Amino acid sequence: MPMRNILIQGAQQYGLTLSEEDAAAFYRYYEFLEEKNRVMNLTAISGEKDVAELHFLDSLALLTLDSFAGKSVIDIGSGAGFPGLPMKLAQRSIKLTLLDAQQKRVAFLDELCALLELPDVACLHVRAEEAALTGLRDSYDMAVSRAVAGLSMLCELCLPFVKPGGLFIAMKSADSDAELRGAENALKLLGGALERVADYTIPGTDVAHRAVMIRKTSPTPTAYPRRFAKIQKSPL
Ligand SMILES: C[S@@+](CC[C@H](N)C(=O)[O-])C[C@H]1O[C@@H](n2cnc3c(N)ncnc32)[C@H](O)[C@@H]1O
Repeated sequence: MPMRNILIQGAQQYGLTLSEEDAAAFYRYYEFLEEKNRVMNLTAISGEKDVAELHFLDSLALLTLDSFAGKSVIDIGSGAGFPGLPMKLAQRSIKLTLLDAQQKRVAFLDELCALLELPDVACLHVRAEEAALTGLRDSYDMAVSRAVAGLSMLCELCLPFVKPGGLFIAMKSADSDAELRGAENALKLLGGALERVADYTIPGTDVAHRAVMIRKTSPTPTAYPRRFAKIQKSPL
């Protein structure tokens, strides 16, 4: 099945509408990803079907969980743009920041956003734990992240960016119950509360994933995030 159909039909299953222009933008994203992936390590997933399902539709699942229209969203450890960039392509009013510690990946994102002529996207080459100590702290309606770290560590890296009252959504596998239990202490210390766990199956596949929705209930104490070595050595 052509990527256009996989995406439009998959989005429909989520209750989302993708236009022909949106589908064309996703295809340009796919072509650029494949081209650059030949010369740099961006993703192990390739081919129209797998990229459409395992990257694009997986990312779009988040749009079904809350209203993102007009919201400021930061994607921590975005890599080749997931999940933030597909969300932006389907919901153009998002004000998006893509942050990653690897310069080559951020250069890829910069080039891609120019190619797709996307307004309101900032691509930042910085470590999350360093950026969280700057003016970016407490400044986003939402943070999102996929495949970056275990939940406890991820909360320390992501929650500081969220405004009190805002939302952090971590994308996890469906069998992450133990990881969730292991993050209870971190949530308490960082000013977060587990709001909802949403399990979903990526349309067209039997891949079950989970979105962990964490509400920021109070400002994260200034002691967090700690230096990365400390975060790794002594998870909360
Ligand atoms: C496995 S990749 C996942 C990329 C993307 N989120 C996805 O799901 O395809 C993890 C990414 O997180 C970035 N990363 C890891 N730790 C980070 C940190 N402390 N600050 C910023 N980026 C980080 C890495 O550079 C890498 O690009």
